[in-house]
Amino acid sequence: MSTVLPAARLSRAALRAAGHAVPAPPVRIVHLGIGAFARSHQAAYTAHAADAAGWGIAGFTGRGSGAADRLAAQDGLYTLVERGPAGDRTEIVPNLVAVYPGQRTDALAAALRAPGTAVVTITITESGYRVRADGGPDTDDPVVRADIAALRAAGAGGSGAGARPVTPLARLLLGLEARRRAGAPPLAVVSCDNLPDNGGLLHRALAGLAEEAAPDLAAWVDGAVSCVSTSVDRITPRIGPHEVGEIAAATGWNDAAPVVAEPFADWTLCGDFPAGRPDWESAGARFVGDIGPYEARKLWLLNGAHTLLASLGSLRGHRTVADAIADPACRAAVERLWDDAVRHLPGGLGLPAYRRALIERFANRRIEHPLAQIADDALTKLRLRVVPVAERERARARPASGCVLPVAAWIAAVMADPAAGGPASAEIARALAAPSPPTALLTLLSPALAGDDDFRRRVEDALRRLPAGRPHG
Ligand SMILES: NC(=O)c1ccc[n+]([C@@H]2O[C@H](COP(=O)([O-])OP(=O)(O)OC[C@H]3O[C@@H](n4cnc5c(N)ncnc54)[C@H](O)[C@@H]3O)[C@@H](O)[C@H]2O)c1
Ligand SMILES: O=P(O)(O)OC[C@@H](O)[C@@H](O)[C@H](O)[C@H](O)CO
Repeated sequence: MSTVLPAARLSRAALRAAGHAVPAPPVRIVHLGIGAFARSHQAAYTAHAADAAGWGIAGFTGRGSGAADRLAAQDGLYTLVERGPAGDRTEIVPNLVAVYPGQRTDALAAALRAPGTAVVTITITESGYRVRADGGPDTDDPVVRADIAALRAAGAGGSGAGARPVTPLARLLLGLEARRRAGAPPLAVVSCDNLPDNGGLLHRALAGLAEEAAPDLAAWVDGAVSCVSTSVDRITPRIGPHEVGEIAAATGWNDAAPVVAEPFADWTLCGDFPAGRPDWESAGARFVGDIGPYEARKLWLLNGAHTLLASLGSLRGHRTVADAIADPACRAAVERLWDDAVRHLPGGLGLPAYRRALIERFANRRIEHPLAQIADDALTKLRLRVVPVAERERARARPASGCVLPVAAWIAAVMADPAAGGPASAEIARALAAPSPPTALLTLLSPALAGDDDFRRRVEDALRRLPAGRPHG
């Protein structure tokens, strides 16, 4: 009879006792929003860089403390499972060396004050930035107003010790103030969220918040913080207890916070790193002078298709991306959206191969990517991923036929389940109460498209042909 041994708890001491080398590099990178993606992507690129031994990461959650508690209990170590269509490849990533809940602004200030800290990376989701459409801080948001007051109080008190901002950018500013006071050198801040011009957006948001709170700091941020833009790509779904148990059984390590990602990874960066950075190129990253084409390719094709599948796939009864892309109607809708999008991308981006690879990535059934996980805040996502394509098509007097169904499916999904509105639920509720909810929702999405009679009529026609039921998920 064989005995099944319980998996050993993951820690640096246990790994060393088992004969594994576990370097703990000095902290030179701070990460805000240490979720699954930061660990499958930026931390993995750092761990695979030729100079990985010089670059440790201190991670902070964006909100809540669960992930920090789980990771701190295992010395920041975690298992990264690369889940390909035919099997798994696992590794334990050693470069995350300290993990804190986001509210530990004292630890954040200490990490940023340290002269060796050279880079801050950020993944706090689209809604974590709390900005208005023009990129400035959303001062209508009471949480943002309270954070501005906390930052002002920190300036008046001199040390910042008593200030308790709650949004990631206000916390970052508090840490940058500590760096300024310590006379530490300039550094780079890298947004790794799926947003167009994420470096520019971050710069506008930080500068705007600093202007409101502390003009001295605003001037310092302007000269000493280099906001780098990036396009990041690696499908990394959130996993549940079942997968956590399976991974422990397969590896023999009891890891409370493993990460599962597809084998594919891509990272394109544009900007300066005044205090240095890891040799990420040696791990496959690329540095470019113009991020625009890479960012549009990724956001319009991959994320645009995900946003389309989240609504159309759910309306058609599918649960995951792989289920939805196997449905010929969803697949055809994705291809039509891409046909429109690629007309507005420059040559030289390998678009036919990129499209073929995306279909294969979406079809990877071993990656369980629930549509419900990618459906949040679809209004913002459509505005950034589908509306720009539709408006460019219409400006060229083209029908934008591939953009009609993504818009109609979102309208149908919101009408079937108003709770799906996410952060924009108040605006969406007002649109749903209007005499013509579809027109009001289209206006919310894009006043220009709503005013385009031909496009609006085709959205209404498509809406009539869609399943009207409550989306699944
Ligand atoms: N998961 C992926 O496949 C993937 C791929 C490419 C890019 N991204 C980008 O990374 C982001 C994070 O992805 P993830 O899978 O790590 O998500 P996640 O849900 O694990 O969250 C990451 C971190 O963001 C924080 N956060 C979430 N919402 C916040 C809010 N409103 N305010 C402050 N903090 C908040 C969380 O506390 C967590 O620390 C995505 O939103 C996207 O922009 C993700
Ligand atoms: O919330 P979103 O739409 O920005 O992201 C959900 C997924 O589309 C996204 O995480 C992709 O898996 C990722 O962008 C792949 O690189």
